[in-house]
Amino acid sequence: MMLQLDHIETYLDQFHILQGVSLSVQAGSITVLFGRNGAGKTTTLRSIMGLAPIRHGQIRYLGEEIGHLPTYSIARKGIGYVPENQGIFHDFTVEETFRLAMQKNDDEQKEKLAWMLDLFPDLGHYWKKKSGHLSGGQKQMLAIARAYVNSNGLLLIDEPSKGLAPIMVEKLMFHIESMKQKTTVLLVEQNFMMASMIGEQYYLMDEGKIVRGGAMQELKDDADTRQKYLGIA
Ligand SMILES: Nc1ncnc2c1ncn2[C@@H]1O[C@H](COP(=O)(O)OP(=O)(O)OP(=O)(O)O)[C@@H](O)[C@H]1O
Repeated sequence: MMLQLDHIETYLDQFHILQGVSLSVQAGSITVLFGRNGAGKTTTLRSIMGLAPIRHGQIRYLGEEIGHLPTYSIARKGIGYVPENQGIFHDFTVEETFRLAMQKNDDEQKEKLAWMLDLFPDLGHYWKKKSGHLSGGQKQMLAIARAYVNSNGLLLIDEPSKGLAPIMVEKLMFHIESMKQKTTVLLVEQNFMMASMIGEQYYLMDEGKIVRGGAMQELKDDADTRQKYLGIA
């Protein structure tokens, strides 16, 4: 397993938010984390990144325990994180965003950037444009591409479809699916229709716990579970 969470417990202030979350992500796959608002999906990603430190449990990345490392060490191990708000600097152009992100700027990173520009041609078209002036979908692509050039294996992406028009969501999901050739993705997504088309594995969270997990097809076939935890038939 590329990433393995074993019974992690995370508190935010005095609140016990993650109550024994276990999940695993296989290399070269897309795993989707579903759950209604407030279920703990973002806190799970933040816990993996060390931004919401875990109090108990273990997080292993490529067999190595990373659960108590600081965020910069976790990022340096090659885990890329695309937060819900994208974390983009609006005054920077697309070019400047990559220049800042690609600290190594070695052949490997250059190759990764070339692949991203191939996958997201809009970024090349708007190379000199300020990030703040990009559309919502373009900003999302920029955030994903920036995380990708610095990661070496695993990308955590938090609700990339949020606020996007349906056609844009479709395009973005298609792009994320293409990324599977070269990376592994743990995706938090509320859009079941779209995410279930690209993800092979899923986990379903409710009230800080994983309540279901397995092959995506099982959730596709299980309208009762979807209704119960996601409110969709
Ligand atoms: N700083 C905080 N202090 C206390 N509780 C918090 C804090 N941040 C989030 N929470 C609570 O933790 C729970 C999990 O939040 P989280 O953002 O992980 O959920 P989520 O599944 O990502 O939700 P959404 O789909 O709405 O983004 C929620 O009940 C939320 O109110």
